[in-house]
Amino acid sequence: MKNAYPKHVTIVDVSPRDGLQNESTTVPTEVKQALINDLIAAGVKKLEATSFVSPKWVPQMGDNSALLDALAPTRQMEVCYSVLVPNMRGFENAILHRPDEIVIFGSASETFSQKNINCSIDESIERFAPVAAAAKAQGIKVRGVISCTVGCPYEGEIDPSQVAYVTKRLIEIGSEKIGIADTIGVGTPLKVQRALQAALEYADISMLSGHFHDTYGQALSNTLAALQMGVSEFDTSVAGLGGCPYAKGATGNVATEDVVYMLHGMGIHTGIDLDKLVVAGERISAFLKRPNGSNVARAIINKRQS
Ligand SMILES: CC(C)(COP(=O)([O-])OP(=O)([O-])OC[C@H]1O[C@@H](n2cnc3c(N)ncnc32)[C@H](O)[C@@H]1OP(=O)([O-])[O-])[C@@H](O)C(=O)NCCC(=O)NCCSC(=O)C[C@@](C)(O)CC(=O)[O-]
Repeated sequence: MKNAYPKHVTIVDVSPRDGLQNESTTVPTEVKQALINDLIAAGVKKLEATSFVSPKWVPQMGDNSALLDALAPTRQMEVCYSVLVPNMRGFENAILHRPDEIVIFGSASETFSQKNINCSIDESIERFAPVAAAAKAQGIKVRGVISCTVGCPYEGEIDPSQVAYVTKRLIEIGSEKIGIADTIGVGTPLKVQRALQAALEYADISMLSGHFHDTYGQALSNTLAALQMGVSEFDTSVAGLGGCPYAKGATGNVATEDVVYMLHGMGIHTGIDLDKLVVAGERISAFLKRPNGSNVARAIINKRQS
């Protein structure tokens, strides 16, 4: 069979941001710094370091500036350090640290938009527009992520036309990339493909990335379904850490280790050293006193111990 899959996939490890934002006890800045450096040591070239959101809304990200200051002396030129920014206030704080990429995060669900960023979808685009313009004026990349592209914790199923609409608006204001997120992990492969297909009304396939939570154990299947359409960038979280404070019950993203294992098994290059990645996942899981959420990591560790 002819291999139609991409030869290389970019992994965006979102564990320092999406993975930790939901933790109720404060994770010290030096632990986040160690996690990021472990990921980089494993070969991760793109990561979401933190978010410049209101600390009243997401207290865990309140050390955003301190974290980027701590990372500055050892910052790696070839690594893309992304940060989430919801508005100009966040941009003004973020720009002091010159992130490589700004992530503006909208939603395909009106209710989720209100719950997550306290405004409607159209209002969110109005807030993001000056952020995207300011980032581009300073030579910083802009990525848009769309939450709830297949399902919403408040509205249930989401019509793909909503995904097309938000994709269009994000591209109009300057998003160079569009992340298709299954925030609560309810998607199945054909639903995810429909959401991606809707985004393709306005975006080129090279602009799209996948962001799949694993609540129903579908995230790896959804990743494969997106790969089959030619998507070559995925947000993943080491040890499967994470969840969104405004999507109760949703678990973490698909584990980076599981995606890397699958991709390498398919002959797709990631540049990531799986053994070193397992070390990164084990360290943060040990700190959080939580079992490692990656099937692949657990299998590798069990094999070593047997
Ligand atoms: C967007 C806001 C700020 C609106 O929140 P708001 O309360 O409507 O904001 P406001 O403009 O009315 O300001 C209220 C106060 O917040 C301050 N403020 C205002 N903006 C900022 C800022 N950027 N940084 C720091 N402070 C800020 C502002 O200065 C003011 O301070 P006060 O005068 O009361 O002292 C708020 O709703 C918020 O921070 N939401 C973030 C929620 C969040 O981070 N959710 C998780 C990330 S999204 C996600 O996980 C999904 C994703 C991306 O992973 C994909 C997926 O899986 O779906």
